[in-house]
Amino acid sequence: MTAPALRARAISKRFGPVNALSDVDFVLETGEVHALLGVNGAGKSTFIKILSGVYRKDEGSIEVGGEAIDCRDPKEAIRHGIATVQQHPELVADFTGYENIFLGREAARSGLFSRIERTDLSRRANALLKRFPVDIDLSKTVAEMSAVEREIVAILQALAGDHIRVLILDEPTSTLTEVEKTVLFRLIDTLRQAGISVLYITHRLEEVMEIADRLSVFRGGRMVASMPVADVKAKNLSLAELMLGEALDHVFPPRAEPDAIGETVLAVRGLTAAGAFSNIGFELRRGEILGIFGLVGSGADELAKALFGAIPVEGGSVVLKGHTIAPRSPREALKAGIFLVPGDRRVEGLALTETSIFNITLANLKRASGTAGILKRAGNRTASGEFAARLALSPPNLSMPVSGFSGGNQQKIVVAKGLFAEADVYIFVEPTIGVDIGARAKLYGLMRELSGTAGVIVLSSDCDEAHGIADRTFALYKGRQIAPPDGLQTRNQLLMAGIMGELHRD
Ligand SMILES: Nc1ncnc2c1ncn2[C@@H]1O[C@H](COP(=O)(O)OP(=O)(O)OP(=O)(O)O)[C@@H](O)[C@H]1O
Repeated sequence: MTAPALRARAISKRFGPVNALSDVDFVLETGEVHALLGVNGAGKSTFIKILSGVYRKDEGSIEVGGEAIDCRDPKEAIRHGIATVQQHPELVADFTGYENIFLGREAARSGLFSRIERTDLSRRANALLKRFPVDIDLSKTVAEMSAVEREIVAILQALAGDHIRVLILDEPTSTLTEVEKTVLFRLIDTLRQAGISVLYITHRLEEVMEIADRLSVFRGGRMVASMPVADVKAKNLSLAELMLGEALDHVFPPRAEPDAIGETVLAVRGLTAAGAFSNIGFELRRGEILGIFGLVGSGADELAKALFGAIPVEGGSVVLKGHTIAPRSPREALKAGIFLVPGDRRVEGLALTETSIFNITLANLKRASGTAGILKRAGNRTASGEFAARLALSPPNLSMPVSGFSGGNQQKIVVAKGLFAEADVYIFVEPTIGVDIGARAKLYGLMRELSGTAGVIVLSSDCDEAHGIADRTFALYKGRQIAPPDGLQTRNQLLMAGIMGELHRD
């Protein structure tokens, strides 16, 4: 019998008091696509970081093609044929796809490559594309590329060493649209056929069924299941239940009862921001959740920012609780009672080196401060502790810097920050990227709770999310609002509106 592409035995890893991984056994066969699943903090990232040489394991052994390895850094892992594409690959925006693939980040940044090297690039790229055919124009700069093109460049960069046999992808689809995802899956299929083993982390359970051959589930740092995807289908198993260790009754909370809907809190008329969106109008009432479905580039992100005063508008009006406001800055918007939970927590949402308490209370300094402006530490600890418990923050350690939390738990902290703000209008942008299904159900429940005293807007490029959480919906398509007069539509109508820009009736 031939040895598997990769085998890990009894891997353990601790971070201080946290057992991030305990006694993990794992097998990755040659040419298989293997999905790693688990709730936030289950240990998936730690495991792939050990395989790729970022972290050292405390115990256990790893073999590649039957040969024991012990990598001290990522370069050594690459030498043994294990390459990793991070969730947010660092590419050089001003350089072409070719340059990014072959020159390495440092060389590309310094621009130190000769004409001969440049000519050589296309020859080598063509050889690479012959091995792994994919439709992409590598002469474009990364800045000109779409999200999926950037992902493809990062994958080709990882595969540029000829001997790579294991490719690790960390949530490769989290920022891709449905159409882009299909393009990526085609490339993954090509890799599988070329005998490359692909190990990838995802929170999108439906795509596991679509692309993976096998899946493994982490729970609390242990590997609790590993099986062919065909078995999940044949036995009708629930992946959510495997991950959570308990049944999940529903992901989305019930819709609002008609008598729970109150007065209009926000009225938007003819809102226009050049190049982003035009003539947007809607009313948001207390007690309801408005879902806005928009793909990347639809203007949804800009609309959220404009309502929050983070980007200027050219025309239209925003009326909050009967008063016309024109928030020119997030500070003004916050003061008026609008709170934004941004999509990209790394850039906009969190002070990563600060503790989670600091981050949660940041949004409402008035509430967090005593009369003399001194932070009420004990009170804040209690209130933010309560939110952390409601969101099942893991570990529930409020004094830990945010950077020590797993990605999904960082997202929960952003939301807890919003909950502390006591606003009249909450705007959530892509609220559950990287968040596991159990925590997602909790977040949706909290949004519904928030709508008890406020109006809530959820902007998402995931049609199921925008439709599932909302009482009313509309789509944004290339900056235009695509909305039926009554705001009621089925999931498929919303999908067509957001993807094609057309209104359909079933
Ligand atoms: N550098 C670190 N320092 C301290 N604790 C850490 C560190 N990295 C991970 N942990 C802890 O180890 C556990 C496993 O985290 P890990 O990032 O592997 O989870 P994950 O399954 O990848 O989660 P997510 O889906 O949210 O990314 C968590 O409790 C996390 O807080």
